[in-house]
Amino acid sequence: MDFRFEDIGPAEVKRRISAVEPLTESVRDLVDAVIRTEVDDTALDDARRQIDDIVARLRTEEKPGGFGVPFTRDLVGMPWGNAATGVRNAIAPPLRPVTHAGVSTAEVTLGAAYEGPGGHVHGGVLALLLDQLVGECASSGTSMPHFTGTLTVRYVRPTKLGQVSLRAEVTGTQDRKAFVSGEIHDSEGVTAEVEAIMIRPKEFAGRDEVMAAIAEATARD
Ligand SMILES: CCCCCCCC/C=C\CCCCCCCC(=O)SCCNC(=O)CCNC(=O)[C@H](O)C(C)(C)COP(=O)(O)OP(=O)(O)OC[C@H]1O[C@@H](n2cnc3c(N)ncnc32)[C@H](O)[C@@H]1OP(=O)(O)O
Repeated sequence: MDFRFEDIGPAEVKRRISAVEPLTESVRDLVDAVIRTEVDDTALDDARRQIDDIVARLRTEEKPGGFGVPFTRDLVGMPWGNAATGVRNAIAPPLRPVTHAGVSTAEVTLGAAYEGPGGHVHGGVLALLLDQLVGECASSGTSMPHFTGTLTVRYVRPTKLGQVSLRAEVTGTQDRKAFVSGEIHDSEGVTAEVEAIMIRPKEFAGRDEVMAAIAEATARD
């Protein structure tokens, strides 16, 4: 796994986020509008033309591949393309987990773009959000970055589109493994439960200091 560093501090991170995040929000709104619009075919075609124009302008300068996860000089990660949390990713709902005393929580609104069964959230989207949350929980809660080894989701009942809350907690550790339990609930109670085995990859061994600093910066962020 490659580490890429950028010699920037918090003010520059803030500036970059505030420059791009409104665009991400507009694109998120666009995705929702395309799903729900009832305008006629001519209006749809006109919209497509204008959007193709904008895409061509954005592509005049672009990175190859994904955005990656560059780190600042203070070891704050910038996972801005992340599918669940990315500030540049309109597909991300976005999830904004907060970890305090080993417990990670988040609230998120899942609209039309996250539909599976009619009026309800797609199970894969719930798994995505839980995967991210248990990842951040294991990493911040144990002060070491962990990857998901096994993720088991039990869908208790359908989750209505709308606002949901997520919670995860490290329940134990064993060598390089951390065990995390969590859940998603809506206003009527729990809709999905998760059990995860999170693993600190062998390849991180011997880099404990930098890994701990990354986990600490992630928790603080
Ligand atoms: C630029 C670098 C940045 C890094 C730092 C970032 C820090 C930021 C902080 C916080 C951000 C949090 C971001 C969360 C993101 C969301 C979470 C994800 O989506 S993660 C992606 C999905 N997951 C994968 O892609 C894993 C793919 N699999 C692997 O990489 C390996 O298989 C891995 C690491 C899971 C295990 O590989 P081994 O070589 O280290 O482990 P072995 O030595 O074989 O096993 C160790 C122990 O673990 C068990 N184990 C191995 N694999 C297991 C598995 N899949 N499930 C359960 N147990 C497993 C084994 O049985 C063994 O247990 P026994 O010691 O014998 O008791």
